[in-house]
Amino acid sequence: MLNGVNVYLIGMMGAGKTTVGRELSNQLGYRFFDTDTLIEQVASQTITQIFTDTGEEGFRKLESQVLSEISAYTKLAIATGGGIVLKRENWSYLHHGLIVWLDAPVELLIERLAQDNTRPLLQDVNPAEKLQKLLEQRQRLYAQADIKISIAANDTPEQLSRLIIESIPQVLKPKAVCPENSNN
Ligand SMILES: Nc1ncnc2c1ncn2[C@@H]1O[C@H](COP(=O)(O)OP(=O)(O)O)[C@@H](O)[C@H]1O
Ligand SMILES: O=C(O)C1=C[C@@H](OP(=O)(O)O)[C@@H](O)[C@H](O)C1
Ligand SMILES: [Mg+2]
Repeated sequence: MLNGVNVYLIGMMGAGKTTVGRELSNQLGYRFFDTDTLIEQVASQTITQIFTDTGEEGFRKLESQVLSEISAYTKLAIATGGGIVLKRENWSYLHHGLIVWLDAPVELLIERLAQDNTRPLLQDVNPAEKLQKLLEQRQRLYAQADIKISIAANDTPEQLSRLIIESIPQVLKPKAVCPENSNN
């Protein structure tokens, strides 16, 4: 159905991109990559150390580098970091594949990330307010995805992956009826 086209998961921190991406790759028979893990491997540092040493700017450079390299491959399910949508150049790589937005309510993100100290942007006096602000800044960017999946607290990664796969034909169809793709 996908002909090897990559699937990129985008959305806020805590939406489940890493968790769902891994399961989605199983269901699709794809390989799984997470841009944050690749960044840590390239830099031989944790995300937190990269932010400390080079700031968000240094991190974003590595993120774009990793994305550009990984986009050359096919048959991948890729969990991105929540801020990948911020750079225009990243969209040219994301659009090589199918882009899926995992859209979770801020309350659920807060709940999931309450005990987490691996997201430097949330090491703030008021993480809930920070998440809300980031969502407001990014929502219109996430909305440019091909598929939006609304997440509820009890949705399992297995259910969400099935939902993503079920949604794929609807976004592939318009391409199939483009005049240049038609046999008529
Ligand atoms: N569908 C889900 N059901 C239950 N817990 C989840 C689900 N998706 C993610 N989580 C949990 O929420 C936290 C954040 O998930 P993660 O996959 O790291 O999100 P992201 O990569 O979008 O930041 C993790 O502790 C993960 O186990
Ligand atoms: O939203 C963001 O700007 C970030 C999200 C993180 O990834 P997850 O979305 O997987 O948590 C990670 O890339 C980094 O801490 C920055
Ligand atoms: Mg992640």
